[in-house]
Amino acid sequence: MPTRIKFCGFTRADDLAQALSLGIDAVGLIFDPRSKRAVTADVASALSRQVPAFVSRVALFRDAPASLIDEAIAATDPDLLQFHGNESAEFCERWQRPYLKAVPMAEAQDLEQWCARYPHARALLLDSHAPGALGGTGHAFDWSRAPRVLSKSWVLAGGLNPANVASAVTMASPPAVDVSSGIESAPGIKDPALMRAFVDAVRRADLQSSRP
Ligand SMILES: O=C(O)c1ccccc1NCC(=O)[C@H](O)[C@H](O)COP(=O)(O)O
Repeated sequence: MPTRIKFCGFTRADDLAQALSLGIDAVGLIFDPRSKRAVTADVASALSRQVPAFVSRVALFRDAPASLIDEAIAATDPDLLQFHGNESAEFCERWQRPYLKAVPMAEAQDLEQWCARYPHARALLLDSHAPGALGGTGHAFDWSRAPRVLSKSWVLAGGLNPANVASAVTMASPPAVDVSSGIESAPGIKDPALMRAFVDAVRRADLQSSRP
């Protein structure tokens, strides 16, 4: 099965169009006002309308108030929510939508315990941030700590880029990868050449490890 690809942190329509032309599987829009990649509901609504059916639209929050989540859902009707903070399972489930729960891999984690804590999470997103910190760090964590077996699907994130993502795929065999900084020329400004190179590197790694 091919490695699924999520590009996160779009702020511009042309960047999103370039990304969609590459056949990625998911796009992330960030509603955390502390992020340099944050979008308003209006911008998110316009970007979201660009995304065709069968590409997942992910609305990303970090310890956001329920009102912001309500506003983002009304504006974009996302396919997935992504909770990147200390949100409880009860909070994540409040909107009765599929969601991803980020796990801060800057510290050692018992990933099966996370699966038990968030039983309805669609997947865990293993990211390199520290607990309570922002994502989108551009730094990787030790991929040897990725799970060989896990009772939920999972996404590998944190510091991926065209130069290292093939090694990450080969070493960790993630069901999916997620990237923000590694395909940018500046925060929120995606680079067409880096986006293409990232997708090409994942596809080559899949072919080499017979995951076409
Ligand atoms: O990307 C951000 O600015 C961000 C801010 C606050 C919370 C989460 C954020 N990003 C979450 C993501 O899903 C990123 O794609 C992930 O952290 C990987 O980022 P990067 O290391 O830059 O590839």
